[in-house]
Amino acid sequence: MATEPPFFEKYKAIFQSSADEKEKSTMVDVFEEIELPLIDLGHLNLGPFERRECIETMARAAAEWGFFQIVNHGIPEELLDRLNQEQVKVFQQPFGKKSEDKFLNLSAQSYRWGNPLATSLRNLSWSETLHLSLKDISKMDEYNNLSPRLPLQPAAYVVATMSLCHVSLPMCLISNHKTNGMITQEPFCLARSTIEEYAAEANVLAQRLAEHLAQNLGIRAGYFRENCSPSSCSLRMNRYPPCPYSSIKFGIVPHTDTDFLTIVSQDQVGGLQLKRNGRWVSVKPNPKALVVNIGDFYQALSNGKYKSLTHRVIANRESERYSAAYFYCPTYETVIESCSKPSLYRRFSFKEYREQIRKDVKATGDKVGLSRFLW
Ligand SMILES: C=C1C[C@]23C[C@@]1(O)CC[C@H]2[C@@]12CC[C@H](O)[C@@](C)(C(=O)O1)[C@H]2[C@@H]3C(=O)O
Ligand SMILES: O=C(O)CCC(=O)C(=O)O
Ligand SMILES: [Fe+2]
Repeated sequence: MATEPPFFEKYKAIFQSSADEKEKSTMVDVFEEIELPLIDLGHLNLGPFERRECIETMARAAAEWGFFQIVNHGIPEELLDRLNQEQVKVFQQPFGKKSEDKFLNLSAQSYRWGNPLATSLRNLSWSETLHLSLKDISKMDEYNNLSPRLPLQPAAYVVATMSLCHVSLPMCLISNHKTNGMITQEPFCLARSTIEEYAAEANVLAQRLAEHLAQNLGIRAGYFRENCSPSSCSLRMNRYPPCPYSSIKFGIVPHTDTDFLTIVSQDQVGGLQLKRNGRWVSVKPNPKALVVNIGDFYQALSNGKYKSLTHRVIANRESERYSAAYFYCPTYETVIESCSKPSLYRRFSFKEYREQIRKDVKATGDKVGLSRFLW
């Protein structure tokens, strides 16, 4: 079996379990491919008519689709490329490193392979993630200042050289590279600043989008600024390795997002699917655009007008896929209350919601979500 992903004994048991035979046989792998509504945010600056039309189109997409894609969003393409490069570097590290306590000085559980609470193929995610809060990002070890870069050499030679030179070894994570059949090692240099820069830009964009979407709902100006800040949000970097097991369906299991809205940058590989009008459809990837989706809190706040759609990522046999999701969340104490009456949902705080998810995932392997908070 492949050395990657780490094939935990537990996963093996799930995989081989005969109780899953029924689930294996229900695998359907032909899906209609759709293009998400495309919103050009450049129109916001053209004039009052174009601006109003752009906001209305966005609100319609949030209500009818729960998902849309945006271009001219203000996040430089060059920054998105750098983020992707950092992400690739992080995930290239050996599993042993990534799963160490204090990997990059992060809090426990920031790095995860799959979902440790999976109980069956139905809730097993074939992906690895690095989930970062802003606090995590600011404390992250930065391996930026290592110089000079070591020349490519046979591994033993590099290790010997490094122990002789004055590079601070504990600061240095080593990754393996195969070059012309020769295993070499080089320092892993992480540019924390790129991740910080991206999180800051994504936060500005998320707030703008949330405010535009609030305009026709009577939500007071300042609502998002007062309740959300970069430190209440998080960035989740996902890597979906090729999956050699045809009975494993999901790169990430079906779920709705626990936030107001999510901004996702994804590569050209594809695999994201949404459940639209009861049917799963595949989203045509557009690496030039960012995907935006409404989360549970905006569905509750808008009293059901905007839709937090169930979505998933399908495991891919051949290709590896990367994505990065920025979750625009309020502080834990924020109470979410519908903007109109009669409200579909009872008032709840983010803290209450999170605790309910934790309980449900522990008990059943699944997040139940908003339906728990219906009146
Ligand atoms: C196993 C799970 C973790 C998760 C809830 C779930 O049942 C399925 C999806 C996961 C996800 C993805 C988006 C958000 O990061 C998240 C907080 C959510 O609402 O659904 C996570 C959940 C989690 O990590 O607890
Ligand atoms: O990878 C994607 O396209 C989506 C990821 C996602 O849904 C998530 O991280 O919550
Ligand atoms: Fe999601």
